Amino acid sequence: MRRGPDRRTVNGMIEVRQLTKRYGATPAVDGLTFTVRPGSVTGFLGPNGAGKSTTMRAVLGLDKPTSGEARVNGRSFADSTWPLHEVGALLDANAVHGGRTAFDHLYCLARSNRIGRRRVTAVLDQVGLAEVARKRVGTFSLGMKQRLGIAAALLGDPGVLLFDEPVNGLDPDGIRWIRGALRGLAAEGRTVLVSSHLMSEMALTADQVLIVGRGRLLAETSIAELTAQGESLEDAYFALTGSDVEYRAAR
Ligand SMILES: Nc1ncnc2c1ncn2[C@@H]1O[C@H](COP(=O)(O)OP(=O)(O)OP(=O)(O)O)[C@@H](O)[C@H]1O
Repeated sequence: MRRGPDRRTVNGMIEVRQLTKRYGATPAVDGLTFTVRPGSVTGFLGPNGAGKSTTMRAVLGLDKPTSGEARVNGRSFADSTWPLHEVGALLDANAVHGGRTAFDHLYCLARSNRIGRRRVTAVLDQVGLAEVARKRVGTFSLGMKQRLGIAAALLGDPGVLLFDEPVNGLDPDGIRWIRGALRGLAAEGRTVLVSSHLMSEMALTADQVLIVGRGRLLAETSIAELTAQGESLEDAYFALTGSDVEYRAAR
């Protein structure tokens, strides 16, 4: 296996500067600036349509910004020679080829970054899928697909990890497992950015939070600071996002 980037020469930071992404006239992301640092879990929160997924796609080089920039380890991730070794991402757990086995799905990804079979076996073991490694992904439950997506993100042992709503649709056991996995990755000194709509879960998982509304930054702070006045994370979230919700039912 060829080695990825030297950990000592990368800063592990996600830096978003004046990022704007428009689809037609409407900005999905509107002049967003923030920094995500290593060693903690950063929750990325905001109402539906606030621009979280668009921002993550821009960080991963999957969406070209209209203006501004997103950098990982000090440069555009689209220029990375070692994508899986630098950044691991889970954007959509269902975006897998159902006819492939779990092992083959991961091995296809691994080969593109010159990662060997032994590492594929190790990450399957790490996420608890060793016993179903030879089963077709099409037979997997959502929880198993989320675990597989996390295994894919971990393949290259990256220092930076992005997870877009990884606990959506999971049972309590799966939610607890993901919480432990994210906290463990941050404790190893990695940078972990995770979007979620579950405030109670984020209060347990994240150390830092970024809150966005209508593509703009509403808060960049720690959970401890946000809840220092005795408010819950959910109360603080509603106070910040109150006027930025795109759709609301009539009362
Ligand atoms: N490919 C696209 N074409 C047109 N509009 C888009 C596209 N992708 C996103 N948008 C729009 O950009 C805005 C931000 O969407 P985005 O998916 O980034 O928000 P989000 O915060 O991730 O939302 P959710 O919490 O619902 O997943 C929304 O108004 C959405 O409709």
